[in-house]
Amino acid sequence: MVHHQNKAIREGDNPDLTAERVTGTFDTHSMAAQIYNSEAHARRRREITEIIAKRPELHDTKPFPFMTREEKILESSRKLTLITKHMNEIIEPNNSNEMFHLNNEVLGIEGHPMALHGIMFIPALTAQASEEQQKKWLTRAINREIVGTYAQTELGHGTNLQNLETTATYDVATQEFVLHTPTITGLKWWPGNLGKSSNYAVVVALMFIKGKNYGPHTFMVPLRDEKTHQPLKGITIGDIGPKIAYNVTDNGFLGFDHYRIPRTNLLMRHTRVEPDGTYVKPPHAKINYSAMVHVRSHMITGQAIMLSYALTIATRYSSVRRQGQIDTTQPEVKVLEYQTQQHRLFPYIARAYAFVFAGAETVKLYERVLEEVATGNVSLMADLHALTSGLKSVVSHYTAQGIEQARMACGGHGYSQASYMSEIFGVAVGGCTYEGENMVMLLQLARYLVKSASLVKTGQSSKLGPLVAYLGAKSDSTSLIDRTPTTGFAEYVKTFQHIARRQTLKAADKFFGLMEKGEKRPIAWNKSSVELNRASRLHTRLYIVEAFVRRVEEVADPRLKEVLTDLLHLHVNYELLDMSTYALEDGFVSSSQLDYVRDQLYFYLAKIRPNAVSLVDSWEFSDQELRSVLGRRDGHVYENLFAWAKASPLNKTDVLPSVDKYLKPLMESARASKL
Ligand SMILES: CCCCC/C=C/C(=O)SCCNC(=O)CCNC(=O)[C@H](O)C(C)(C)COP(=O)(O)OP(=O)(O)OC[C@H]1O[C@@H](n2cnc3c(N)ncnc32)[C@H](O)[C@@H]1OP(=O)(O)O
Ligand SMILES: Cc1cc2nc3c(=O)[nH]c(=O)nc-3n(C[C@H](O)[C@H](O)[C@H](O)COP(=O)(O)OP(=O)(O)OC[C@H]3O[C@@H](n4cnc5c(N)ncnc54)[C@H](O)[C@@H]3O)c2cc1C
Repeated sequence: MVHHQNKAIREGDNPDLTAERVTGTFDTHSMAAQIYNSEAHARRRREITEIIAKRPELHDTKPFPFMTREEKILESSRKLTLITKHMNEIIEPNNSNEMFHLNNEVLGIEGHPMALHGIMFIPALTAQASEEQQKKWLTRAINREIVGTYAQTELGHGTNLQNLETTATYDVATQEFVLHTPTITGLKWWPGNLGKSSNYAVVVALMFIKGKNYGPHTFMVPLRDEKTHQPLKGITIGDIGPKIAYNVTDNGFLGFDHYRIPRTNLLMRHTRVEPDGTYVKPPHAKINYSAMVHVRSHMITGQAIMLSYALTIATRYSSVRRQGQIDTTQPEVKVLEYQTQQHRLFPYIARAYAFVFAGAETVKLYERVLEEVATGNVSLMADLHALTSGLKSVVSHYTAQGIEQARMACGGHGYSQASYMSEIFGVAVGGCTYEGENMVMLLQLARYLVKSASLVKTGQSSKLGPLVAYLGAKSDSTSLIDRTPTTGFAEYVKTFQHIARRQTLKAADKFFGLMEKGEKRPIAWNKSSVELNRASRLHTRLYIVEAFVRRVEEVADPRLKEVLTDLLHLHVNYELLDMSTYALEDGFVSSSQLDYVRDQLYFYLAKIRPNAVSLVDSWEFSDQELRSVLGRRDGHVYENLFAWAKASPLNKTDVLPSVDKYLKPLMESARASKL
């Protein structure tokens, strides 16, 4: 028996796909260990997939696109109940990575009735509730005795938290907070699973004590009766209706009518209100934004996974789809042979790897900050906020673009829901908006960059943190790409640093210059904001490249190192071409150097070609997780597309009631009027 490097090979698969796998030069299990950041976790993912494969009750009863929203919610609740009951047989207790994989396999990406419970409710209680409060609520939440969400955004305000309208006014006499929604625009709007599923929420409201506004604070709020699930008195609640995607999650609305909760329902790990109304300040003004930072830190990996879903589908399909000839004397080629197809897909494969490596670093930093904050050290909060603000914006933006490219790379069949591309796109693109609209979050990073630029300008570069130390370094006069005998990644990194530094200092100059000319700070900020956001993007893209370089340097297995080095070459050349305006405008890179970069790009497209399928197989998504006829592991696309179409609800009968009711009479009357 031949042992192939690609572990996805099975007998009976589409031979065109098998041929791709045979050319793979590295072990896909070992690559999975890189992607999932540990050999143990990659193995556990496979074991969980196998357990699920053997339990038909955990499989979809029919393809998601054939279900109504109500059916999907029912089906998802059925499976959620089963995985809750059998969780300890499938995953290690309280292992969030394993839970994430279990959810993706069994429940899928369209959400489920407890999505926000795990993503935000439990993290908010973990980070913001006092020990005593955790004893009361966290254990019950973890045991799923109660279901909760995170209710912050309102109909009128999502970004600007200082202007939320929901108030929590302290009543010293009863030692209660009175929650109130004064207007329609003050209704909570968007929180996931608020609509129909949750009976509790961590609610963000402006806290008033003795007439003074203390700004947004978080409160644990019961919403529905624990036994009957009926809304409690004083609560108006419901679902906000269907969205572009993510429709198994019941995003909801919520209004309070002078609704009272005990004083002790203010989450009091870092902030306190004493019975007499005395306010005890937290160690950092934004400490209660931790649930958002939690999601921003973890969504980088989540977005990389969704991008890789789409790329797995498109790359596998491009290996079985034959259309047209390159040499007219030869048979039709796999569409993956076209350079345009490779150029559409491979740079995004490289980006997906870059994102997952950057995501792993971000989670590490998040966990460190969480531990430090628990001991009262808040010194890294600003760095984490800046990093995650930039990464969530850049990664979600390119993820959405990449998924759309992957869909188009599948031609007509990419437009069918059998590809599952539209759902993957719809869910992923939500990441550009939720957890802080991308432009707004780039501007948060820009604040950090402008402060750093100001240190550089005032000769205090030694005070720069490690993420921005390059801003204080001196640049070469021109890029050394193609100017040294062995151009390596260092020349590219220096070029990206030069571009990001120049744009940051330029944008900061513009901002400071406007103020010097007499503009008020917020006006100067607004007038500089496009340039500032450009700086934020370039800074973040530099960080992503550096994270990729760091990872490749760590890899010991020579076969993995070689292919990851190829991907990194592709990445740096593609990125540099994509931002070439910045490189050219001050002559740091010349047009002849860009020609070199282009040649390198085409070289690496061709070099990666034999490994393309193995690179996407390495993410080890099962068919159940991908939910795509085009992306099937076995490559048997056409017969299954036909079977899928035949299963369409419209094909249950030959003649639809709409035909009987309207089309037949219409045609009959048209025929009659002709007589
Ligand atoms: C799988 C699908 C799941 C989907 C789940 C989705 C859930 C959600 O979407 S939940 C709702 C998420 N909502 C948001 O993300 C709202 C976005 N807005 C904000 O985060 C904030 O309003 C803001 C950061 C844009 C501004 O906050 P504000 O309090 O008004 O800030 P100030 O202007 O007073 O101060 C800015 C100052 O604060 C620093 N800062 C802000 N956030 C943090 C933080 N988390 N950690 C540390 N520091 C923070 C910021 O850096 C500024 O510092 P300086 O420049 O030094 O002043
Ligand atoms: C799928 C999904 C799930 C969600 N889940 C939750 C949840 O569970 N809980 C929850 O509380 N919320 C949730 N939200 C809400 C989400 O967090 C907000 O929609 C998001 O933070 C954006 O706020 P907004 O809708 O007010 O956008 P707006 O701020 O109204 O944005 C509109 C436009 O204005 C621009 N803009 C706004 N302010 C500025 C500024 N200061 N400078 C420059 N430009 C600006 C934006 O860039 C954007 O182009 C969810 C949203 C989605 C789509």
